[in-house]
Amino acid sequence: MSKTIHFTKMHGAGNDYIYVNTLLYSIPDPSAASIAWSKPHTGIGSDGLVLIGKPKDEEKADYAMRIFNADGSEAMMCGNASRCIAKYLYEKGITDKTTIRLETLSGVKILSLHLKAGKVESVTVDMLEPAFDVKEQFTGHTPDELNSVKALSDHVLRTEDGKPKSLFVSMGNPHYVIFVDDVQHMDITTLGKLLEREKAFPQRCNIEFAQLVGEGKLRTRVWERGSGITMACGTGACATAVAAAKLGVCGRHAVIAMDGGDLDITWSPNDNHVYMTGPAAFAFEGDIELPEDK
Ligand SMILES: N[C@@H](CCC[C@H](N)C(=O)O)C(=O)O
Repeated sequence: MSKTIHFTKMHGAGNDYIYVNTLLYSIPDPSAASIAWSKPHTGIGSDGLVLIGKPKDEEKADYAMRIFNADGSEAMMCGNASRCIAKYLYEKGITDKTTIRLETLSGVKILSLHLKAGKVESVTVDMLEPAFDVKEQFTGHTPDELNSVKALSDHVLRTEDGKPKSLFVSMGNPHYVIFVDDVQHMDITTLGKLLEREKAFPQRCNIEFAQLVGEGKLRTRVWERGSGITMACGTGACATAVAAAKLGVCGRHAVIAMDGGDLDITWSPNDNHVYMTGPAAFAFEGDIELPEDK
């Protein structure tokens, strides 16, 4: 296969990734490609790399997604990328389905496309169930590591009256959501950097800082594992809405207002699944060489 790769740059609420159709172009070392191409000056510039491909289980899924952060680490799930993949597949004429089953490292996610004048205006993703059980999520770690994750997930941060104001939530990938009084003026770079690598998180962690700004509306800023500050995080928005419902900050439906736009999240009481609805957009396309082998 060619060493020149055709890519599409897309974003979901400003969370931007480079998308490659691996049915046409193979990427032998996606981690190296993500590091090289995500760089703003010498690469394309992005929050990471997303590969669209064939699912391992073709009975259960139509397509598969792999997602690499800008530092080359592979993640189990990406909410914003799953919506972009729906738009990519439909608007490039690869599928005419308006319900797509997407295989990810954290299960098959159902994408429901909402069309307007033949274009994908928004997408709802069934993000499956959130998880809170530390043992379930951190296999292969020492009891000490598990205890320290447990301590943090047991709400180390508390308000003055002792109520918890932070929660560890897994949406297929790990999130630590902290409710704050003034999210706009916080130094989320310093805190995010520290918390991402806090020893309580053996797999590192995505960190969300959230503030209730209206009924069912949470202004949220994100420090993503492996990419730093991003304009939005789909799994992070889901984790924030779930944490807010669990801690009584708001009900089971919330609008998460991120730097790059709003995501609408419902944590269904019927099936315990989290449903995320939001936009997806094309930015530009191009061709790039694979990075040299080191
Ligand atoms: N931006 C994404 C999440 C990408 C992966 C994350 N940084 C991780 O390492 O888990 C989203 O929209 O969910």
